[in-house]
Amino acid sequence: MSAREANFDGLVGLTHNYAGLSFGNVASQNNAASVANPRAAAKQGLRKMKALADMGFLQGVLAPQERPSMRFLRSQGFHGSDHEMILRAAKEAPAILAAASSASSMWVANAATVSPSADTPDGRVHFTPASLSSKLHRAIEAPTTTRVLQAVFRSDQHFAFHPPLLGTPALGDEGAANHTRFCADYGQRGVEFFVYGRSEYAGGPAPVKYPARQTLEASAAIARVHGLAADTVVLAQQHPDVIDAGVFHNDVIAVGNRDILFCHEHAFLDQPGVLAEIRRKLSPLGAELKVIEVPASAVSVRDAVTSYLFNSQLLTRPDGKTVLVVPQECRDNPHVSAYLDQLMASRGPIDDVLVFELRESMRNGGGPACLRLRVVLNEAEQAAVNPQVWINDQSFTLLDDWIGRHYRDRLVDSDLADPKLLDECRTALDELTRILNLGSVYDFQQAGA
Ligand SMILES: N=C(N)NCCC[C@H](NC(=O)CCC(=O)O)C(=O)O
Repeated sequence: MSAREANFDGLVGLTHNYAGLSFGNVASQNNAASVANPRAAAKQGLRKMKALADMGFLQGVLAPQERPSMRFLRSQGFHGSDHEMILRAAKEAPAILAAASSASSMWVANAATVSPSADTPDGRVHFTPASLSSKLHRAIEAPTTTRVLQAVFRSDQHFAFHPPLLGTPALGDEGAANHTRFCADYGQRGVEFFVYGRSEYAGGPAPVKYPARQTLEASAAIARVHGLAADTVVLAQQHPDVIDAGVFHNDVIAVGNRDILFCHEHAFLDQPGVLAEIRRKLSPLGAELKVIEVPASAVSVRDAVTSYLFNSQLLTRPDGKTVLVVPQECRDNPHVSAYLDQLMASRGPIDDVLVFELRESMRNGGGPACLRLRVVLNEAEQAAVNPQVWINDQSFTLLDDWIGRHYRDRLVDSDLADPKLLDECRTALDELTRILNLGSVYDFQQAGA
């Protein structure tokens, strides 16, 4: 059946700030305590969504989470009214309040792993929300992520949801940021490519400086849970040295789409073996893998990490051409910019480069690919998606106006102690659930909360 890839972008939440919460994510650490502009952040993301929708891509939006999370603060022993809890947390445990307040759910590449119906035995699209257990501020996302995704992908006939893996180090799972699918055509069976940073039980090399956030055991479990056939699954280890250089997810060093893999030459531990296995498994499905391997002599791993060249979206336009969606930082870096010019001049499988200003998200380590969750959908599945979440002229105008009315244009860490921020967040999100017709997905909207 004919199918298309839809991209669902996370809307930046009202508490977007720089709290330095992600050890191993160089941008998050370097920009800790900078001044954030949540309104600009949300508008930058929304403009990307609108521009891609205008070009004919299937583009949806996913709602942000309620922050600060009162459920989480309560679990940490704070009690009293919501305002009292925030004030006490600010005084006694500011790091816990920062974790409770992070807008990190915007990076929906980490929301879940998604297997299209063409790959699964029951012919449904399978979702496993990520446990994100390696970072406290992200480990609290999964319950609301599940509700938000289920409010978008509503049909049991077409969509299957699995619970997140257990939140324990052996099963570290970061979702689609470490998952790529290769295929001849979206509607045909594909090869699902899972990249992990270390193994809990198999031994082998592991990074020494920064954490490996995804394990082999987690990737293998998701492939089993989704019922994927072994001859269409490739499990590959990320190079531990690049994790230590700040590549905390595979989507910071590689991106794939259909039969194309665009990656750095040092992305994987056994790169020739990994590429050979993808080729071998993809070939019987009717596609020959095209690899664009960027040498360190053209773009160093350091330049890749600061520019986010590989955190790009590789998209197939309705006319069949392939475009690479990169952040402005790629044009600001002379080596990367020169590489992109050379890539265009080479007339290879990538036909065009689109540049977007996403500076607010980038400063927390989130580029174009972090902000989107890819979901391949056939026509019946597209029709089963909650229609309000598609980006078009009307939804763009509503969301742009909603951001303008509710978001602050400046946020620093001391603002997290302001209980009014919670009220602003709730008022805005309550309205958003009506705009997107999500129902009561937030704790504060549930009876008895
Ligand atoms: N590569 C992908 N797919 N996602 C990027 C996620 C960035 C996110 N940053 C943060 O969570 C920073 C929050 C702070 O420091 O305030 C993270 O490290 O999990």
